Amino acid sequence: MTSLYSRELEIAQLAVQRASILTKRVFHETSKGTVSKDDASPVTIGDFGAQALIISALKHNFPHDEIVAEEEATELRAYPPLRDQIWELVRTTSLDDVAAEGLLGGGIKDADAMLDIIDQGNSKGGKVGRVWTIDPIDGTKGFLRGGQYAVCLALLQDGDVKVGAIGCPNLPVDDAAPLTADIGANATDDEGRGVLFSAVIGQGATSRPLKAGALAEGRSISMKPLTDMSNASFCESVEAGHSNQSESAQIAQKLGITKQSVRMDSQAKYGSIARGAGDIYLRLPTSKTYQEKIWDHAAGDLIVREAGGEVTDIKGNRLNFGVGRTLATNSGVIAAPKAVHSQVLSVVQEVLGVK
Ligand SMILES: Nc1ncnc2c1ncn2[C@@H]1O[C@H](COP(=O)(O)OS(=O)(=O)O)[C@@H](OP(=O)(O)O)[C@H]1O
Ligand SMILES: [Mg+2]
Ligand SMILES: [Mg+2]
Ligand SMILES: [Mg+2]
Repeated sequence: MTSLYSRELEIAQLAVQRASILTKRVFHETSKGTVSKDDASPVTIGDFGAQALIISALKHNFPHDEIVAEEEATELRAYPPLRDQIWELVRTTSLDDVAAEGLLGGGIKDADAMLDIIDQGNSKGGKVGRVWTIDPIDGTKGFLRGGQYAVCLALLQDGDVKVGAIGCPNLPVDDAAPLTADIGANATDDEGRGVLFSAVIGQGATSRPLKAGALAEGRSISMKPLTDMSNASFCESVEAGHSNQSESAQIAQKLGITKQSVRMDSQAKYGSIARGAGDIYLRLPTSKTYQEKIWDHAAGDLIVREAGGEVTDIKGNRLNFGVGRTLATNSGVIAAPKAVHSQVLSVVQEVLGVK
């Protein structure tokens, strides 16, 4: 018997693997082609190329599903050399397993078709029907630094996350490796790095080595039982503009956490706590007006909950993915093992003055 969402899970994981290959090629082979977006955040040829490959795979398999993706092709239409550079990468990136590549529908027809495909990620989202959400490179700043980043994909059905996949090319493949954002001395050598996290609602969370072809064997992951707060490790954003780091330090102190926070870009934070390498992920609002994007959290939210964690905002509400492209009704993120989540939440609320 096939389990619920098994086909969606397989396609999602393979699509993330293929897009991850492209991002690694961008890192190793090109000058990365950084463009600044309206909000001054960077986007690279890797973000556009990865998004094109993922949407192409989704449209081949699930043509009627909606897609909410981070990037759009306007700048590429205005600047053909950039379009051509991305097309060259997209055209020449495939899984090295013929059957797996066939499941994704193979390549894209031409550069113009690629632009149209990128723009198919423009759904408004919402709480009705099947909606995929894509962050082709999460932690673009980490990617540019040679640090952590993630290729993220999730399926929402009527606003609830049902399937999630996160590829982390620079995290240790070993689930038992210590929590660190460092990628070691030799950043050009992928040895020992690259992990693919995934989950399906009600079926638990899994990690497997991130491969260039067929899927590797998965292993079940779960959060570490946290009995002593003084041993807890917590992760937060690298950028002080993405999460308030002075408030998180006060919260850690009040909780009795003695270890320094681990600052790590991207949804690699969710994956790291889900496999028990870390314990707690705090994302504390830095502005009253910023709305978190659904593609920054959907896959991670499910993977952590399926690994035995609880994920809420700072008010204690579950993240609501059914209100559009942003988490407009939420503020910040607190992800922790179920047994200690309420303790963490109450200290967060005390320090932030949340009623
Ligand atoms: N002001 C503000 N507050 C909160 N979040 C913001 C903000 N501005 C941007 N972003 C989003 O942060 C995403 C990266 O989050 P990270 O946790 O990886 O941040 S960090 O790179 O570790 O600093 C990043 O995702 P990517 O653009 O995919 O890298 C953004 O969507
Ligand atoms: Mg971005
Ligand atoms: Mg992101
Ligand atoms: Mg991104």
